[in-house]
Amino acid sequence: MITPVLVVAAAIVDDLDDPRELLAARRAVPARLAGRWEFPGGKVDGDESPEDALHREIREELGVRIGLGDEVVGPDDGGWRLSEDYVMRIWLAEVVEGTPEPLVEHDELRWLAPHQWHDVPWLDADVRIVDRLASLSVRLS
Ligand SMILES: Nc1nc2c([nH]c(=O)n2[C@H]2C[C@H](O)[C@@H](COP(=O)(O)OP(=O)(O)OP(=O)(O)O)O2)c(=O)[nH]1
Repeated sequence: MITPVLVVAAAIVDDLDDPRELLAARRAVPARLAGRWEFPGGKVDGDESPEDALHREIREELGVRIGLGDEVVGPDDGGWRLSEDYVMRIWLAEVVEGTPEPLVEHDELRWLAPHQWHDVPWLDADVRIVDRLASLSVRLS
């Protein structure tokens, strides 16, 4: 079996202590993913730790610095299987410096208000992660 490539992503909320709004990013590329919404992030390079890769990806994609909260542990050996080729690890996060902008592979960002976290067409594999986040946020609030 081929080992899936590790993708890391951030579930950026307005406030880690009281998460209400969730940042979603709309993909502009590639064409088969364009128009669908996702968590900002990307692939881990060979020599990086997952956390370093996540800080790099968020700086490149959104132009901000983030602070990480807890990892949102998934059902697939702790991660979230996206497809045959990819598995994703995702952390809660908040912006600590800058204002997020869609700089590279996104064409729109949206802060989703409470109860609207499902209101954009997420990439298929992300829907169950949004479900998990919504249930966590209900428990936290
Ligand atoms: N970043 C990210 N990728 C996701 C999510 N959900 C999901 O299925 N994917 C898929 C889309 C891609 O096929 C794959 C790899 O992510 P990516 O294209 O963002 O990785 P990257 O930025 O390093 O890409 P590149 O520089 O090599 O073009 O993971 C998600 O929420 N965030």
